[in-house]
Amino acid sequence: MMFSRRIPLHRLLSRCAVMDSKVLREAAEIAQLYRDQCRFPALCRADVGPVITSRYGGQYCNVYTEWTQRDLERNENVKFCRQYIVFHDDKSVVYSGPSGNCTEIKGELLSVDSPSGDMKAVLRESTIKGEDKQFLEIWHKNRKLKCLNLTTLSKHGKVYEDDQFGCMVWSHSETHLLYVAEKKRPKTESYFQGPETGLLADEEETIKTDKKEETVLGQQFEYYEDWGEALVNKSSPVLCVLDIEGSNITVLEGIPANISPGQAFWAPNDTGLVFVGWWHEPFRLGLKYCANRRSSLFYVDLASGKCEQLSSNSSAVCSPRLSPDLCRIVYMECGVFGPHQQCNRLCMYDWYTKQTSVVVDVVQRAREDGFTGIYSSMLSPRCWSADSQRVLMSCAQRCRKDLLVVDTSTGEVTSLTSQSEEGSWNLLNIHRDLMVVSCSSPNCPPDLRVGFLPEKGSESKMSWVTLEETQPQADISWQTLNFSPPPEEDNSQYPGLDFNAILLKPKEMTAGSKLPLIVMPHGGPHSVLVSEWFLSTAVLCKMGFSVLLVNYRGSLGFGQDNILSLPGNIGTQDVKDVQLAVDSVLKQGDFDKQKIAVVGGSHGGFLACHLIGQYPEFYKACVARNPVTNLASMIGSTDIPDWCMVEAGYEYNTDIHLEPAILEQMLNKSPIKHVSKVKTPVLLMLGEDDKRVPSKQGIEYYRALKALQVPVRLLWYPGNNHSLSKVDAESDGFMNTALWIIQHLSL
Ligand SMILES: CC(=O)N[C@@H](C)C(=O)N[C@@H](C)C(=O)O
Repeated sequence: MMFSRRIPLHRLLSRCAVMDSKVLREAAEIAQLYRDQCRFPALCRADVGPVITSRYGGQYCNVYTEWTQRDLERNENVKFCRQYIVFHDDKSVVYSGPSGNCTEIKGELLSVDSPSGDMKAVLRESTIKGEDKQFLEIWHKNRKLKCLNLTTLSKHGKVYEDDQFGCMVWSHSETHLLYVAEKKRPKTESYFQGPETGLLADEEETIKTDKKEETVLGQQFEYYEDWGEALVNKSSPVLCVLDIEGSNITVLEGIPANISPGQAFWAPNDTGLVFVGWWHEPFRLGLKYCANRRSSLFYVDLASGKCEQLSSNSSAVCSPRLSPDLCRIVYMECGVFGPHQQCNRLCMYDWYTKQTSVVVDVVQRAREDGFTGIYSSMLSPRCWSADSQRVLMSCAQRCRKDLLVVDTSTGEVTSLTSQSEEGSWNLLNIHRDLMVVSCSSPNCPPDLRVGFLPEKGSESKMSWVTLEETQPQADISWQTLNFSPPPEEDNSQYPGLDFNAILLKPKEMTAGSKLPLIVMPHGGPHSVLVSEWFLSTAVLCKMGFSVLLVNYRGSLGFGQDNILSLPGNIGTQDVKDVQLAVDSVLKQGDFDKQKIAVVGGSHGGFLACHLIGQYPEFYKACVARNPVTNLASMIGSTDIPDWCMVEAGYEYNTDIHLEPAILEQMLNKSPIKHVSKVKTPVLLMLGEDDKRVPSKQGIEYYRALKALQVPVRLLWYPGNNHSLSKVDAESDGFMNTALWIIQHLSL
């Protein structure tokens, strides 16, 4: 007999039904769910056009939006635009609606309307006879006024289209266009395979004279440093100005040779250019996710060619934004080296008095009103109120992204959204006090809204008009949980810090059933998971999993002390915080303690590997994407060696000499140190082109697990970098994660 006689069969079956949670297991059904959820697009840009007054005195403007969406069939992220018309009076939206349907955008790398809205500039990439070419187009009314083949003109290398350096900006006069491109490199040939080979002496002479200036010999294999992860082949940016009338491109001179310029714009009256300059001597380090690179604000005068430094010599700056009255520039500033992302200072430079002031300083601990400091990595393209008095930004405040208004004369910070029930808010743009924002939460994909910035003092009266509704996912519930470490886990240097986590659960739970739990600590480690829409967590939750997103101490959004508490303590403080969050959640009683998995990427992968090493019986499945597994071996190969030093508890200098004791400490803080205790089956996902956490980190761990005969599988994604975000890699990664967890949690 198969079943014990003491429990009747019908009772046993019904008990199994009660104990078993319902998790979707069929690959085809999971893929269908993923496909369905992929249909929610994300907003990536919004522009507000000039205000037009109609014949009848009504005012309206056009809101242009760009969205991205995964197209699984075409295996690409598609970008499309949609426009809306917004009728308004001085302070409220009267009527709004879409004007037309969505249009897919192909080949556009950058585009920008002129300030008056009369013209548009587009940087387009097109493949002609198998070769990639870049074109700069100027559009006016219903026609393309100009099209310059930048590749053939060969004044510079490829134009930068990234967030770090890239920009395309009209002059105030609308006669010139400014952008950033790679510096032109000399044409080079081998000493042996040039056109001279096999020619008669006099023919050779002719060719040599013709080509003397253009071609250098023996430099084909020259190494050009780049700016690391996601900025490969970006080495020496130059500022370029197109004179639209004359179709003439000038590559600006006068910028110090040890500085790489980017994020540029026109100074008041078009007298020159303001830009962020990053020091690149003695060598370049990775910039992505690293706001702590020495940089300053500069001004280059177009008439004299003189370059002036406008901000501190020993800080890191980003996102300079000129006020509408063209008098002041706000920008964010933080320390050099140290944690890769920190609490920012909001600074302001007065163009006429040349005075700099700190509008909002670094916040060490949350203030009484709850403000925890500024953590935005980038300000929106426009961020000033119409009267040039207030600055707006979206910013993590603990695990929620709020819209904050900063009064530049008093430094007072007010939240426009802290009273709302919803999740997180993103400021896309603001023009003449009309804000374009997007709101989402773990159970609600992003929507699109507009609203006028209320008068100072009336911020609580903020009202929004939705331009694009979304579809809330009623089957997902979520909550925020706060944790205070017990005394023995308090940080003696930074005592009394707390942290939090976001818990997602399927709303419909069968009575008495226990949920499987997936624990997800974020990467960085100085980053934060806010209460916004994530495709993967939503799908996992819809499948029947509960998901715990942990913002351990060291995360952004909780004050600078919280960030500073982690370097030197990685592998212990962060690991214990995650485990504390998991243990606390398990006390709720809704979860099956035998069905817990851990998933993480990068530093989140570091934590996943640590957790399975330090709590060997606890986690039944582990998925690690590009994990840091050994800091001592990573330091020589990553684009951010400073990260390895700082997180291991040391100061970084570019001329640092590694001592055995430093390497020992790095090893001791690494997951590889605990690998011999691992029992949990591990799925590794590695990007072949990862410059941040090179794939050898994962391979080192893979070999160790293989030798220990711990079940391990490695997925290798060619053409992918640290983010593993190409559509096929991301979707394959999701499916394999889900199936690995289902298999090893015996669901
Ligand atoms: C600064 C940085 O990139 N650190 C990595 C080790 C990391 O964890 N990256 C995070 C931001 C990621 O999620 O990729």
